[in-house]
Amino acid sequence: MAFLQIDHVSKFFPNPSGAGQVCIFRDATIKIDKGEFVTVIGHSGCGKSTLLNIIAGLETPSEGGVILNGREASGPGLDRMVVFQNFALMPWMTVFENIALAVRSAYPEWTAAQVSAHVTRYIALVGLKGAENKRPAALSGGMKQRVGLARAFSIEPKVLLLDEPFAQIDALTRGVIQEELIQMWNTSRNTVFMVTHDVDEAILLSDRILLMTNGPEARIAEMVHVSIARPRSRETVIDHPHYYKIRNHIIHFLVRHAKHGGHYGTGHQAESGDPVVVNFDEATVSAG
Ligand SMILES: Nc1ncnc2c1ncn2[C@@H]1O[C@H](COP(=O)(O)OP(=O)(O)OP(=O)(O)O)[C@@H](O)[C@H]1O
Repeated sequence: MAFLQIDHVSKFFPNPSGAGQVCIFRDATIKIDKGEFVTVIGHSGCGKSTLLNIIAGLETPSEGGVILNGREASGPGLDRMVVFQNFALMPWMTVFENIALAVRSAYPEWTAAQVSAHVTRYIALVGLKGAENKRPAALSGGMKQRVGLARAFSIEPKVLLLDEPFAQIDALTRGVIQEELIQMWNTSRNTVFMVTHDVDEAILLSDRILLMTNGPEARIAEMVHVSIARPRSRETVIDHPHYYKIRNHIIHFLVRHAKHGGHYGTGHQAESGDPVVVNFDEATVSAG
């Protein structure tokens, strides 16, 4: 059994017109192995954040369920930690205190010295040494998100859920923090599920990229394997022979759906609704 299984999950919300319900996405089924980094891309409104919130236990699925390590995961828990794009830091607490609060709740049996050593290690990993005693108001967006990432990684959750964590950060800083994220992930090998709109970011970070059709009634139509060896950096990724193939494939998918809306028009999708597997390494495109 997969470490994290999203099992035939559909989500309906009340129709804004007041008449009945609208299906946001249908029958999302994904199996994620321990330590995998999986990203989801799709046009605005297809339900990416809703799916992430269902995994986090912040939303309930209308149909189907989420199984983590053999158990149904319903409701939030410290085994699944979310990093939001708006940082969600405690404004009255310092950098150190924001991270220490999370560490203390995850490891209540630890001494103050253990908590302090752990927090200090993660502050160093995200390059915030020297900023320990600053409050969020005194930090740039990039620094705030470094705190958010350090806080999430420091509690070593079973699953890290990243909802467009770099959306509010300028492009240059984003590149630096993406590389810090890679370093933390290389050390921890957490299982990560990330929502992004940034194709290059997805290729740099992911083992697999899920492509969603447009909502309503969105589907996970394709699962693209990123067949680029790790460790990766931005330089090695763009020089890799598969990089442009993967990038073009994803961009063509997104352009097709921008033009034609929610219906998946290539004829590839399997009868069962399973996503099409796209793997340039083996030069295969197959359903299942
Ligand atoms: N609590 C809610 N009640 C009603 N409708 C909702 C609720 N949350 C989300 N929706 C609707 O569900 C759809 C999917 O929203 P969601 O935020 O998951 O999309 P998304 O793909 O993450 O979009 P974006 O890329 O713009 O962040 C949208 O049409 C949104 O308006």
